[in-house]
Amino acid sequence: MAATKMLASFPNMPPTLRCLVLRQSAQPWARALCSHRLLSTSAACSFPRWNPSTGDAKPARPATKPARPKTRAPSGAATKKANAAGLKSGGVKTWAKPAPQKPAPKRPDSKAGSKRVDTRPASKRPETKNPQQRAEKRTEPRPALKRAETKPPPTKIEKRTETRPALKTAQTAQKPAAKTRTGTETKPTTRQPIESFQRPEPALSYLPCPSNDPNQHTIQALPPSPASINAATAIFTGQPSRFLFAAPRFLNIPMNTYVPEVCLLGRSNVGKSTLLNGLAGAEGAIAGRSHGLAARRAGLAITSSRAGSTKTMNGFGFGPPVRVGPQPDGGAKAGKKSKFGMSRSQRREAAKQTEKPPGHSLVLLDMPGYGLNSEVEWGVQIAKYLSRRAMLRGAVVLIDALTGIKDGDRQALSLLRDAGVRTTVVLTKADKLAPAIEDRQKAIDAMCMAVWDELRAIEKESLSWVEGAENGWESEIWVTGAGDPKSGGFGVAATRLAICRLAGLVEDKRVAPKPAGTPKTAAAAAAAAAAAAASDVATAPGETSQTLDDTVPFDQITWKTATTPQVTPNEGEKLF
Ligand SMILES: Nc1nc2c(ncn2[C@@H]2O[C@H](COP(=O)(O)OP(=O)(O)OP(=O)(O)O)[C@@H](O)[C@H]2O)c(=O)[nH]1
Ligand SMILES: [Mg+2]
Repeated sequence: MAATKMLASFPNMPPTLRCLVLRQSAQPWARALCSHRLLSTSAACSFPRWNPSTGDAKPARPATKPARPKTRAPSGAATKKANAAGLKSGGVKTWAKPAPQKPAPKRPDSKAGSKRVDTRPASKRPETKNPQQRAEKRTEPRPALKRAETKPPPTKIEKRTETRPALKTAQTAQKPAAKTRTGTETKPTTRQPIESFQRPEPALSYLPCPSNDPNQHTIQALPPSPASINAATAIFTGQPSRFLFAAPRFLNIPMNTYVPEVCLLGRSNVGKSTLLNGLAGAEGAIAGRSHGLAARRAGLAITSSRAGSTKTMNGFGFGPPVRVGPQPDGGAKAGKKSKFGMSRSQRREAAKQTEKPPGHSLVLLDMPGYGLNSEVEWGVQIAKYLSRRAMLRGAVVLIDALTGIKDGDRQALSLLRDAGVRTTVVLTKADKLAPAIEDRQKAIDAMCMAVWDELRAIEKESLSWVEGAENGWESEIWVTGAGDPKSGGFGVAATRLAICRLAGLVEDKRVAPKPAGTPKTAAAAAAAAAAAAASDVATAPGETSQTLDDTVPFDQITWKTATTPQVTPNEGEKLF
């Protein structure tokens, strides 16, 4: 009680001393009070705490918690070993000594009020500033920003007038040659100027028969006259072409009893619609890339790089209006009356009488393609059209110059043979063949030979559908690149003549060529030999054969444009 009295008489006694007094009293309640946390965490924390169980003094806890030792505690086996060793050495249990521990780095305190203890030595600590110094520092003007020091931001006008750094291309041009992995040097790639590109020549529009022996062919391989080519061009481009109809079925095709019709057949994506556009006067890229209704309104077919884009039988009208004789009196009235109680043929006859006079002289049908993305029904409708259409005068079968004849093409040719439709073959996309003219000519020659062989194989099963016959196949094969974006299309003018010839609109006058010197190509040589055979005059190479004065041989025109550098290919095209 003396201790409590003493404590009461000294209320301002520091807690450490208070603890000492209580400890001396040896009272259990005082001991409990002495081991209270409040005392241990006070300023006199170095005071040894009392262990109530043993009565020994323990070293006080450090203010900061030591970090956990990173080394793991020894496993059971390891401790057993260590104990055994300890027993042997002196009978005292020893534990594996933990590695000297560094205090864990403290996280920065997020709370504003929390204090940090600076553990750095005094020499390394930054100078502490008194409040007066701090206030002085605050009033000092802040150093300007680095960016502002170096350069003021440019105004808008300055920005515009600033000279830009030289383009990268100029730098790369001076770069040394790059080295590949293998160590060989590669030249830096430089763009070729556009002028250096050689445009393909338009001389590939026509090829005569492969054989020079006239006995093997019923049609002589003579070039058509420019006059007939001009007449055909006038039909196609004299007035704008017109879109007439899109018929999904044969019966949807409008009645036609006046105007000759020719249809374009071929595999899907072979270039039927593009060729039609080329025939109508669209050149190259425009012919191959006409999309949407705008193209339709302009009288062009819709093309697409996706196979199967044309899904209906599309009719286009070309040429001036046909002069039609006066209709029988009361024809229109008779047609109206006849709708009831008449047979089909009578109704057709009545419709014929009411048919409007056509505003064109030729109808071209752009057909859906066979093969990729095609439908069976399209084939059924096309077969009906080929066998039943009264005004059908011929069919143009388009074959890709790169891939050649395929199974679908053979079937189409067989269909035409069975229907007895006059047929001519056109090679498309010839611009995609070898770029060098001579290589291209060789490839075309080889392709034509293959096509002729196929045609001859197909004609064997028919007596009427034979080479050169009125309802057979034509021996000329027309080579085109209607959608060639570089040259603006070639071979189209001669194809116009081929179609007009099928339709019976233009007479095809053939003239013997005038061989000036040695012929340059197989085509020219064949034409010259055929001409010589036709005129029945033996002409040695270099001699001039007899020709008509008012016409110019086809081969001379084409090869003249090909060899004269001043004449552009398009100008050459216009000559036809
Ligand atoms: N380079 C080149 N491309 C062509 C030529 N003809 C057509 N093409 C391209 O071939 C693609 C198909 O042309 P289309 O005329 O739509 O073919 P299509 O035969 O009508 O095809 P379908 O209507 O699907 O049966 C288009 O992207 C054309 O640009 C050509 O002579 N040369
Ligand atoms: Mg098409």
